[in-house]
Amino acid sequence: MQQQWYQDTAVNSLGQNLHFYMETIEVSRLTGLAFYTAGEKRYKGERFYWQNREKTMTLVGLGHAYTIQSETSQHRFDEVEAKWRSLTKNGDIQQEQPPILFGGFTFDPQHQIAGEWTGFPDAFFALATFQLVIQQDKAYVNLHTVTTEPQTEEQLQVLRQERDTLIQLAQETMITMYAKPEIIHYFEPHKEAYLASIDQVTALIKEKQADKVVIARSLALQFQEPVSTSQVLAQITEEQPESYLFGLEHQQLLFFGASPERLVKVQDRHAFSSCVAGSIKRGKTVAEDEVYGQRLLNDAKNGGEHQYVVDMIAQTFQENCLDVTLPSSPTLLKIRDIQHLYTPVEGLLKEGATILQLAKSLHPTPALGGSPRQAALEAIRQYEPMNRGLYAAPIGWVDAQGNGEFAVAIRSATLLQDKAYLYAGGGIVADSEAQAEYEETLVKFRPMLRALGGQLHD
Ligand SMILES: C=C(O[C@@H]1C=C(C(=O)O)C=C[C@H]1O)C(=O)O
Ligand SMILES: [Mg+2]
Repeated sequence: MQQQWYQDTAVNSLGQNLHFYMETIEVSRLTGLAFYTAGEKRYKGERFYWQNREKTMTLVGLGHAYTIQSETSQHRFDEVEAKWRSLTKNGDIQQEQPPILFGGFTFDPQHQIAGEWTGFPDAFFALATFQLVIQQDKAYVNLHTVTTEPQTEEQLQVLRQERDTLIQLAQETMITMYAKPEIIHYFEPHKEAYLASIDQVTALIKEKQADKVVIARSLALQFQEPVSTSQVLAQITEEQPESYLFGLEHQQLLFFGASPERLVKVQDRHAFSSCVAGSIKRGKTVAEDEVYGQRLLNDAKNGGEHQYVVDMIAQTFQENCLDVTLPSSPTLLKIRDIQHLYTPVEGLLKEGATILQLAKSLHPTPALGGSPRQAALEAIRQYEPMNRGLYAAPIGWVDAQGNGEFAVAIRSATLLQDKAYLYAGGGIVADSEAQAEYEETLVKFRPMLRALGGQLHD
């Protein structure tokens, strides 16, 4: 086993000295889910799980060595970035397995409707005590501590033992698929308000108060018994191989999902984003699927929804990047239940640009907010009868060297013991129709509903 360590001090917002210690070992035969599950007893409520779309990176965190929560919702992206840079010496930790900060920003800090998100911070990020990274068939576990007093050798020894126990437990764990949770009650809160809001928003768009507004709704489930968070993550891992997979625990809550949409990725100063907007269902046969795909590519209403996103992301990349590349027309992004119009965008970060600054400028794109941004956000606050929390918001990671990736947290749900809330929305433009939008949300609920033991018929 390879050992690497690093230690240094930083100063926190209270002016206290922080001692940062980390070490890395390489391990064998581990899956992300088994490691996550090994933390069930001691770290429940303080875990996270992530896999990128390509499944070339798995990241799991157990326990909180350090958390960053926003204190000023207006400057939350800057605040998270400043605290992380201060802890990691402005990206100067040249470790092969750098410490990683994982978490998310809520969709809209001004959204205050009470519900499952009450008490959740506008930004919530954690550096795990035990961080597993699986990349290129190799698995590494980092141990991190951030403390006001330096760790003694005895304290570190205790943590090393704890780490080795978790690894051993994970290596012995087989994730078995239990029966899916039993749903005893299924309801669509505010269904009428949602349908009415589509008409209100299209009217507002016809009056030229906005061009596009994304309106979402939720679906609530009540289960017979509390549902295991490992189990739902195992389900989405099994069922949604073409998506980003994520799970973030915060106290009793697990926010999880399988999203096809990248907000931003940075690797060695190369930046990537994707425009994903405009939707149609999958066909039952290859031929039918192609007919739907062609219909989507040629549909003016969906093309309009998509173009607002392309224009805005392209402009943000022009401002922050050099050598921006952008295809001239969308292709199809096909995932299990749905197909979307898709345009990837790339560029090279300009001096001073960072992943968190790019995330700050991009969020919310017109794929989840609308266009123009402020008018759309006001319409959402006025017409949408729920608090989005992390739904439709940036979720992901940044490391100590400025690399990272954020997905847009759609196709997502909150699990709160024996209850779940699923979220889905759609881009409303002048010619949107309430019933068609309602049906589009039913298709978008499917991945989370299936993972939670429910089914919808078409
Ligand atoms: C709002 C959602 O998805 C977004 C809206 C889309 C649309 O309206 O066509 C397509 C992809 C996403 O950008 C969602 O899944 O909840
Ligand atoms: Mg749509």
